[in-house]
Amino acid sequence: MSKLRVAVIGAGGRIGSEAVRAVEAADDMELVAALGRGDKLETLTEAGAQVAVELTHPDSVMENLEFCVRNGIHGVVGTTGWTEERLARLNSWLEASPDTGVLIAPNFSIGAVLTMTFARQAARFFESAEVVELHHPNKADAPSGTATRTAQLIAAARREAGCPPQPDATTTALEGARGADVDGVPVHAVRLRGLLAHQEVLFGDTGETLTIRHDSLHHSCFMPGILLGARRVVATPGLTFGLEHFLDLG
Ligand SMILES: NC(=O)C1=CN([C@@H]2O[C@H](COP(=O)(O)OP(=O)(O)OC[C@H]3O[C@@H](n4cnc5c(N)ncnc54)[C@H](OP(=O)(O)O)[C@@H]3O)[C@@H](O)[C@H]2O)C=CC1
Ligand SMILES: O=C(O)C1=N[C@H](C(=O)O)C[C@H](O)C1
Repeated sequence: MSKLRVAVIGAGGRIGSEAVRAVEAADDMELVAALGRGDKLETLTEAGAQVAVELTHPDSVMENLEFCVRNGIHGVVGTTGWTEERLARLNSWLEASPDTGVLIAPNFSIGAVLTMTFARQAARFFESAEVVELHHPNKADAPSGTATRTAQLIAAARREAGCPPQPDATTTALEGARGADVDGVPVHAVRLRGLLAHQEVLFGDTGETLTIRHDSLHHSCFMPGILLGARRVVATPGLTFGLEHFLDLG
């Protein structure tokens, strides 16, 4: 059986360098290109890449994906910074290239995907919900893509269940003291040397709280999700948002 021809964009980065090693080690894949900043995107077509794993920066991801989709190269995207406007642009490129698939995964680790799933399940049972994400201080953006997605999922589940807005009578003397408001869910971002990627989802109601915590301790935790994404995206045209769509979560 022929091997899947995979390229990594952002190959010199924290997660990109780990992805290069993971693709090289996968029996069913061949690493055909490893691009860093300044490398020509045409390398991807010259190398015959079928899938590009995009792990760069929110400022770079759109140009890279536009090239990939226009050239029929499937995308597995971990880079953050997704807005409705960006997703609409990506969808317009995909409409013009209907056989091409792109997976955007706010988080490739199974623990983080389960955290989002559990948070969505719990959301309608508690009056209050807050998200705290904690990362290394070199992270590109805040709040994290995972925290934003978690808050959006909580808010959507609460809306669907007809829950009222959560109570908060606080008067803030200092802007930012209550975190960022993501669809009515406060999201707090901690940046601390020594950390990698962590998240707590806090739920509260009368007389009880529930805390869901996930810790990524090494970039290796993202690799099974990236490899699964590469295997599945080639047969999944259009946009898939979230690795959970490629997992059987029961
Ligand atoms: N979805 C997930 O599970 C995960 C997502 N991420 C996300 O992935 C992204 C990268 O994170 P991280 O590895 O920590 O960041 P790093 O800064 O360590 O790595 C990014 C790399 O991409 C390079 N780069 C930037 N622009 C381009 C470009 N146009 N073409 C090629 N290479 C480019 C950078 O080069 P230079 O150093 O020269 O700028 C750098 O080597 C972030 O958005 C992060 O949030 C991270 C971990 C998990
Ligand atoms: O930059 C990181 O490190 C991470 N970024 C992603 C995010 O913003 O959610 C995934 C994970 O948290 C690690």
